[in-house]
Amino acid sequence: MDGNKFSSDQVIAEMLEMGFEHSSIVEAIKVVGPSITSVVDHILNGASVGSRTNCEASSSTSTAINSKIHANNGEVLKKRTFRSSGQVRQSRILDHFQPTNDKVKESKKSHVAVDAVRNGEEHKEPFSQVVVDPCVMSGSVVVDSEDDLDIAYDWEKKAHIILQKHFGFSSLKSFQKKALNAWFAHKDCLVLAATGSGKSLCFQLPALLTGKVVVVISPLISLMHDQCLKLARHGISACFLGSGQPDNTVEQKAMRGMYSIIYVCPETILRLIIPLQELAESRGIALFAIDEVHCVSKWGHDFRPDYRRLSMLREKFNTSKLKSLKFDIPLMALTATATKKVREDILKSLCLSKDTNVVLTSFFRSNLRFTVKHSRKSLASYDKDFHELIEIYGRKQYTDENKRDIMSKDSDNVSNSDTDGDSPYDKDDNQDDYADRDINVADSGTRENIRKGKELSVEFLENDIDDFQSVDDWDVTCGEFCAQPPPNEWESSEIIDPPKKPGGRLRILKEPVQKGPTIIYVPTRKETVKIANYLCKFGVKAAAYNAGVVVATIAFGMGIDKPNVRRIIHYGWPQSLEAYYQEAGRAGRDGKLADCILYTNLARIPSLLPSSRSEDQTKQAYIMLSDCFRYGMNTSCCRAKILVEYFGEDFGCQKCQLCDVCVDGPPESQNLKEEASILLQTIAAEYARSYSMDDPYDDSIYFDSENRRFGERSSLKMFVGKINEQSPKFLTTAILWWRGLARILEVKGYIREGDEKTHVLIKYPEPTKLGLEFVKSVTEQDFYVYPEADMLLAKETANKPYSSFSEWKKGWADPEIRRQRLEQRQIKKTTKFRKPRKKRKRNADKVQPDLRTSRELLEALAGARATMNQALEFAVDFRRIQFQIITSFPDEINVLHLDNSKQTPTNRDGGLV
Ligand SMILES: Nc1ncnc2c1ncn2[C@@H]1O[C@H](COP(=O)(O)OP(=O)(O)OP(=O)(O)O)[C@@H](O)[C@H]1O
Ligand SMILES: [Mg+2]
Repeated sequence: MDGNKFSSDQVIAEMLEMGFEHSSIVEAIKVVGPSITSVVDHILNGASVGSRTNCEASSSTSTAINSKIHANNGEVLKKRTFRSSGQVRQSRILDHFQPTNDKVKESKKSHVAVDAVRNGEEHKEPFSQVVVDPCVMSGSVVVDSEDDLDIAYDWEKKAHIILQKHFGFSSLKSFQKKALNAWFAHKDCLVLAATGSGKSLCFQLPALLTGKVVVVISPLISLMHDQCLKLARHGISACFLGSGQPDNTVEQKAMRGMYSIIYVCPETILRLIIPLQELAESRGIALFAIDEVHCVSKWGHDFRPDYRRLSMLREKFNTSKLKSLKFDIPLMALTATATKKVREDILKSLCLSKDTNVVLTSFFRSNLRFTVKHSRKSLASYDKDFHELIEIYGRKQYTDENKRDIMSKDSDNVSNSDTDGDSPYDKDDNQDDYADRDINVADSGTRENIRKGKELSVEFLENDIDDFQSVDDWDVTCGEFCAQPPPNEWESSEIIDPPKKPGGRLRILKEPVQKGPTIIYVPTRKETVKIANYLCKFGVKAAAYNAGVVVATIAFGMGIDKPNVRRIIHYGWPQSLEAYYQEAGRAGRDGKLADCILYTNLARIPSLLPSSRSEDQTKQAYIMLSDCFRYGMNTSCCRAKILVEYFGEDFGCQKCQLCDVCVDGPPESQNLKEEASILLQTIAAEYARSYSMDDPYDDSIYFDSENRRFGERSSLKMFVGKINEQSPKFLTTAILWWRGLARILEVKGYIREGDEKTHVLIKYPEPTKLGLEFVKSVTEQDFYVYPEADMLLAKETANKPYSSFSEWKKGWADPEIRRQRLEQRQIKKTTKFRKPRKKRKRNADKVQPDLRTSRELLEALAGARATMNQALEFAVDFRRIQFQIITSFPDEINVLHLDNSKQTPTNRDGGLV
């Protein structure tokens, strides 16, 4: 909008807002009329300027003005204009911090950095005189002269003033000081600090300290939007660029230096190298900040290939490329989630200089309470899992009566859509974690849910993975973020201090968190709608971003700084601990207690979300998933300790005193000498057999990889099958339990994966030297361990009448259990009217009923989409195959037929199974 269209009053209001003095504006209007452009021009070039603050102004209503208004307490503004070419030699960072002069000190009056940019034609180079606050701040800066010492001293003073004025903070955190010191010394810097610790300030302050532009590379539009909005509220002009930017004038304005901070996605910055070089030589670029820099690394989570190309920044913005520079423009890379390997990769991939400062702080978040809970993750388990949320957020009219009503309708829906009547197994157990999540649209209630869901977020309904590789994922409508005067009063947040001594935290161990927003992370967009609909039914405002509960995919969250999120719920396995900690880091940023709960099916091995990965990346992805799986299975170690040590921090013998493990304590340790020994012996014997060894404990052969006979590996499942055959004692011990034991043996170094492929869980165990030594000496020593979550679950469900598919499956091995079950089934069949059961398409249609030989059965299994490996595993003997068919493919019971009189399953030809 052109300034000429304003009335005098509007121009006065607008310019007061921009920081000009009333008298100067009125005077200028008298001369040039009510046009913002002309008035600013007149004041800056022809008349005295006064301003009340160091407010940075940017106005969408003024086409060519985004000036930093410079205060000199009524004194005439000292201006430095550009050379006519529009090019000046870029100043050093130190040039912005003139040594404190006594006169200024005495006057104790405010003199703030000045620069004004008009249309890119003229540029007022920053000028600063900083008022010295008598209080001395600590902190050391690398300086090379006495003058510089003063200057170093001054930057902290100035930072202090800006910090209070714009952000309302009383001091810089020590890691922020270190990062700023590095920048101040023109050094590259890698900042590794916990989520919510305040990394953004490290790159925002340089813009305010120098009056130059800071360019921030950020991976998500939602994040850029969030930060720009915040900066505008703090009185700092900022914009974001990229395909999500709806206003196509913003990019041009940004390249002319009209915003102090430019957020840009990596894809866009690579396109803007030349205009940015021009900007570096005109207004100046103080810093390139690469936020969420873990995206650079293939070994981290959220890898973004274009982040790797950011090495170009070092190449294009150095003194040899840009002659006006005295120093290379410093790079500052920041993240909260980088392992050692990722850090090394970042340093290398971005070509950060050799003397890069690495600023590392603790990853520990003392107010986050981590918990892992078992959930079947089916519609039927929502009630249990979301009970607390519904209690807190549900509307009052949802009385218990209503609730029961809804639940019974829901359970009808569930039984109609999710399970097969009274089938003893839960379909959920037979699904792939991420693949099979369809809502049965035939059911009217569910159809209604879907309809509502579409209203909520029609575009998110595809059942694909929201991997936010595209910057178009977010519809952000606000393009320009104009500086607004910082608020006068700042809410003081109650920060919980890290525990000085463990007892100090006992108070909050079991305390419920306060009411506040909740984010539920699920893997697919479709699930977001499904859960949001479920919660809405109970009067919980869910789904919309301003609602109490947000159900989101992982695209929501990285870096988002919402202070009062009280609960982060992960509903399903995260893909890595990095991702988990990053997402959990959205909670409790105000320092108050917050819950981070992971609900997941502990009986299931997580799978990787589909994504294009190289072989190496797939391997790495499995390693990360496996670490995450182990975090969930852990029952004895403080969860915060596992998380921070994952990032290479030594937590010593500290404990968070908040997580479920610290609060509930570990389970009773058990002497699993016998079980460990039998498993190891079975594995060792099998290996001896496959290597045709006389002595299974002759370990020389095991470690000769040349001699390894591929293709003859036995899986853990097969070993457990063998144990079941040999020791009836273990017949009722589920594979789930043995999986847990195998994991413990692997951690202890007794077994290792024999497959070249990486698996989440050891799949083809091989004994190690240590394992063989253990078997030899097991009679003498005990083997006390804490059973892990899956082992506890297996034991817990062992006493229940086949509550899960795996339990049901397990029970069939026992002739007595089998007899009882068949009897029960027969009674049910005769006493209860049942709707005809829908055949599950998956396998049933493909298996012929009259198969008799193992060969045919194998083919049928392969045809029935069982993998060939599965089929081969079953091929131990015919009897076993048939048994496996019953247990693994329950709907294929028609392969067999039942001899009712004997209550024993038989082959069609009457032979006993
Ligand atoms: N010096 C400070 N004193 C007090 N509070 C601060 C200070 N610096 C930053 N903060 C506060 O810390 C909060 C988190 O800041 P920020 O978003 O920069 O975190 P972050 O480290 O980038 O987190 P993430 O890794 O999740 O992106 C902000 O709300 C900010 O107000
Ligand atoms: Mg951040």
